[in-house]
Amino acid sequence: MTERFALPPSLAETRNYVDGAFVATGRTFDNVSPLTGRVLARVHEADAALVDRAVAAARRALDEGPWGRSTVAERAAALHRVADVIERRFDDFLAAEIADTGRPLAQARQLDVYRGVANLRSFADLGKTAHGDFFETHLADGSQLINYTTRKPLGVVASISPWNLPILSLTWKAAPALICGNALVCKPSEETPSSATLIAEAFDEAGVPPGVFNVVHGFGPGSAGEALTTHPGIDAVTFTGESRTGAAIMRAVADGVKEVSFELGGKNAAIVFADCDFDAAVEGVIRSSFTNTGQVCLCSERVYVERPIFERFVAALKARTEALKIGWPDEPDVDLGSLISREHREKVLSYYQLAVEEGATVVTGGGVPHFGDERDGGAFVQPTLWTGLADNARCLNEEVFGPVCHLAPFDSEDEAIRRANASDYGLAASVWTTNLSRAHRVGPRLHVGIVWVNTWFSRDLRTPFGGVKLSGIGREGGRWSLDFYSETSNICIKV
Ligand SMILES: NC(=O)C1=CN([C@@H]2O[C@H](COP(=O)(O)OP(=O)(O)OC[C@H]3O[C@@H](n4cnc5c(N)ncnc54)[C@H](O)[C@@H]3O)[C@@H](O)[C@H]2O)C=CC1
Ligand SMILES: O=C(O)/C=C/C=C(\O)C(=O)O
Repeated sequence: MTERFALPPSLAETRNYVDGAFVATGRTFDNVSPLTGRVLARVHEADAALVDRAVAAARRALDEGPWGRSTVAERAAALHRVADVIERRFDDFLAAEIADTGRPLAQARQLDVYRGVANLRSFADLGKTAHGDFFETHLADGSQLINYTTRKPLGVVASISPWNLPILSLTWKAAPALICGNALVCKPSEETPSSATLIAEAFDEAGVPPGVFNVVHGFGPGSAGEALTTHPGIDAVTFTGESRTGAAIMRAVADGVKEVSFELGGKNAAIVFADCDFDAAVEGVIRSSFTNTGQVCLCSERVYVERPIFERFVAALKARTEALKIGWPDEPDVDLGSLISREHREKVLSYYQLAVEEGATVVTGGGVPHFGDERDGGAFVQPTLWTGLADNARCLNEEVFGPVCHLAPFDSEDEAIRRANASDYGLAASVWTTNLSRAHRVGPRLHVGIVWVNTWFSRDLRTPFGGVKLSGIGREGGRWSLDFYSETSNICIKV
């Protein structure tokens, strides 16, 4: 049977990209469609020796190749050429992303392919505006010190990215790293190897010198991920994924005292005040809970609603949730695709079960849809709403990473803030209110890296992005990315 969402032909054997060449290793794992469970491609896993070759190639690209001597204008032009190739091959990227992730076409287009292009172009342009600082110091003897700062690349950067937004995540790291003059070894998620390989094809076609951008495929522990993060030749790690994995990577780089930038999990709160624009808040919470089938680190899994509108809000959210269309990515008006894999669905369903055991009322959902066709071999799950859990329930404290949220009433601004902050995570929060003073009061008191008021996941790529507590270390975005991906030196001259 022909796969309805097939990969571009070059990916049937999905290879690594090392030192400007596509490398098969013979040791393969299957890329399985989350829509049907069928095998889409064979992916060539990189062993430690190939990771070593990739790191060595990256180092040579800096020390001996033209990249190490390139100007920021040359690097910006290279990133724009890569973006041109992605735009020209837009449909291949879209097909790869949908095949790997099972997400609706409109979301794959917007969240991943357009955003990938935007990441490349934005950082290409932003890099040209990077500047140093200048300090004049007057000494008692009448002489003077002139201090100025310069930026240098960190060196060889390891990028480890997850499966939920593969093109977004990889380019979000690659573009600023490269504009700052680094070379990269990228390890995409084993669940989503295709778009990273297409990005390598774009770098190849754009004529970026060998070794500057490398892709190695494989898993985490005992595979390419561990080989890369423990490699003594890397200078820094940028990682997006689970908090526990971040901790493992920290341990791996501790002896070498390498720089890390981590964007980790979330258990994000939405706070809906009675003075909100009701319809906008309902739509906002639908988006923030169910976009990408709930597989965005920013999704709201805890929704606190002010008591006077609680019952009405739950009813409205239930009606909207039940109207969401689950289906094939290219069906008109489809809202939810599959989860990433059957394995991840097991995890999500275990929380659906646990919630019941913990005393939740299942307002809607809680199970698996049945289609009566090959999608029943896929990883689909129903969008789900819970109420009635105690604040200390595991389902309210652990990241599910699926299409689910819990709604709880609150009585005061202080209570909402306290309960929103009572989490080991601190990535993002959204606040729904038409009271401007309240928005200003509440936003700064939320212990998270990102607060959205009357919106969610609205992104200006110049702004800082990252989390506190278990949600991460450091900020990326705009000048924060330029700061992370470069080493600042101070030059002090006595005159
Ligand atoms: N907050 C976020 O942005 C994301 C959170 N998650 C959460 O993580 C859970 C598991 O998803 P995974 O993709 O398996 O996340 P993960 O954190 O295990 O994997 C992310 C990346 O890290 C790599 N990796 C794993 N262990 C490693 C190690 N010891 N050393 C080096 N690299 C390693 C993986 O191969 C992958 O490329 C999800 O169920 C979800 O809860 C997943 C993706 C994104
Ligand atoms: O907009 C961004 O830069 C990031 C969005 C989301 C993730 O990184 C994630 O869900 O992993």
